[in-house]
Amino acid sequence: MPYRFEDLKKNCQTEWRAYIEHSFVQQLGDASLAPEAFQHYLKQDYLFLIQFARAFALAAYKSPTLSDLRQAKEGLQAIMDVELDLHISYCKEWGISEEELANLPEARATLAYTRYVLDTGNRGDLLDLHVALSPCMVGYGEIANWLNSRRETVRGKNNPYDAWIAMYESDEFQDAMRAEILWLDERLADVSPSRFDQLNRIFSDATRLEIDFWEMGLKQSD
Ligand SMILES: Cc1ncc(C[n+]2csc(CCO)c2C)c(N)n1
Repeated sequence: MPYRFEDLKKNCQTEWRAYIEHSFVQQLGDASLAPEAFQHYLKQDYLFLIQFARAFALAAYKSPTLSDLRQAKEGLQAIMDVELDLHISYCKEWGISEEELANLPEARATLAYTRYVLDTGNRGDLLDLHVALSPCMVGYGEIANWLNSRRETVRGKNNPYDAWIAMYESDEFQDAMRAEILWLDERLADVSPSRFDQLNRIFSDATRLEIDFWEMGLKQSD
């Protein structure tokens, strides 16, 4: 049986559910999340996105074909033109300037996750890098869909975090998520069991680092 992206998820189901259904996510959905926790998360995510933009640039460098190169460029563009813009405007609402954002120290969870992905991409090939990026690429789209499926989720002006959900449920992000799964399904179909084990380790590590990122937000840890 050829491997698929779904198999990566299946092999670390407990961690994957703990990431998608984390209490940070639940509280963000039902509008009970402390604004300080969201602000801490958002500031760290700004720093995270700068490092992830570098990871997409690394994906471009490691791309053997024009279509791979285009996919890396689209990831980089989505970070620069969509995600970071929302972060900057949310922060502006709370009186946090771009200058302050640029000078923030990175929390340990931010350092660990971003440098793990960059190191995995540097050491490995484009498939290693894509697998390391996939919990981020697929997870946030899945989180938006999971939130929309819950009765507890509050949408509209009664939820201060509505714009966050709206961004990840948008066609742009949902299309990027599907494109990533398709890309991975094509590559995973050809890998050996031992190669798949290596990739599974990367996927599980990156998923655990996503959980730590939510924990960092909730506890406002540095
Ligand atoms: C900790 C953390 N994990 C995932 C994302 C979501 N995300 C980051 S880059 C990217 C693809 C291109 O925009 C997506 C979906 C985030 N913002 N913060």
